[in-house]
Amino acid sequence: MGPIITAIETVTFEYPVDHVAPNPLGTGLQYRPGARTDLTTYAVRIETDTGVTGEYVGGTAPGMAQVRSSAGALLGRDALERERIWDVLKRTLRKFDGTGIGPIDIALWDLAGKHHGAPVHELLGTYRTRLPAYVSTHAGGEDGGLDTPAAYADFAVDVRDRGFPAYKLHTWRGFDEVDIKREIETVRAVAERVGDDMDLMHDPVCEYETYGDALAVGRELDRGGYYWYEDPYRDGSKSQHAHRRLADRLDTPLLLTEQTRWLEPHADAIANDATDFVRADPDLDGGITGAMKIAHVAEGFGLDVEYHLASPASRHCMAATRNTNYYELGLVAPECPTPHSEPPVYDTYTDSLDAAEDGRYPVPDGDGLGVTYDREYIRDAATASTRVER
Ligand SMILES: O=C([O-])C(=O)C[C@H](O)[C@@H](O)C(=O)[O-]
Repeated sequence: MGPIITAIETVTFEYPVDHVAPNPLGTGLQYRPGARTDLTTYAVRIETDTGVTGEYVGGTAPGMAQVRSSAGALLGRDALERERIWDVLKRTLRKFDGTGIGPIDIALWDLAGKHHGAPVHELLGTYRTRLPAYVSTHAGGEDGGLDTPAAYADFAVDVRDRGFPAYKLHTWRGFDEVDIKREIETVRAVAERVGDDMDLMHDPVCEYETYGDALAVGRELDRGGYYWYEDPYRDGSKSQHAHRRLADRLDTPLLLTEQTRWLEPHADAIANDATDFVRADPDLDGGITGAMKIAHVAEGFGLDVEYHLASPASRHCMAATRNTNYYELGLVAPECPTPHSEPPVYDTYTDSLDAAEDGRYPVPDGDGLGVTYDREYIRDAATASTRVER
């Protein structure tokens, strides 16, 4: 019998980020020098009868609503029975997107590491301890920053000179018609400047209006020798049929499944040849348990999994996975070297561009996730909190 869960606490808190502004659709941010935006994030803490705790910072608003509605059912449960808890939550949340499983599962892995006196990657089974990274840009702006093909190429040169082995573009978003000519010019400008030196990826974040646009940009990616083409167009990366057709016509491998929730739909996308690389996100895909299940499904099909965005959980998953290539250092831009998703609450941990050694990041080696949080900051910046206890 492991430690028994006695309380679950959630805190919603805010932090400011410089040089970014909401993009015109409000989905994510774009680099805008001089701007300042307040972002909201969440902290989850699970307490047990032995005094060992598990903590997690991150998550989405729907996910936190699910955490809060599930918390009571977890009181009195053995905190080491992650697989059983995962399965119960999957069943309970089956009508929703399941993004509440991630924060609970990641906090439970942190707790298990502290209980056993080992880092999470060691509990999973370590494969590597240094993670080669790609720099993943913010969306383009119109008024400074990443606002032209040349600006993207200049940043790529900077990233290459810092020693990063790979670079991914997020280009423009908005209500207006997409400027496909500018998209093509941008992927071409970057390939011309650094294509011989780095792996390049392109992620339009489902922005292109038509299959034809997706194909046109894809053909330029083929010319530039891009490493992958991610979430190209407005089907929202939902159509397995369309992406199989796209893959038939392009040389550049596709990366889908970032907008796919749950394990089984990931497996279906692979089995239906809708993607080459497989996305998994510990936060959104059922925690470290869920992301590792997706990694192993991909492994069984002989494919690679690529973990979404930078976080302590992504680092531990990647450290324990053979069939993966790059850690996603994003979203960043000139003047904002730290991902906007990183609140200033970590003790020594950071995903800043400046913290990379030769384009690589270490996996934290302390117990659990190996990070400690500034609880005072979280308390002072809190806008809401809940606590359920036995
Ligand atoms: O692969 C990625 O880095 C992304 O897709 C980042 C995007 O900003 C994503 O968060 C989104 O869809 O808004």
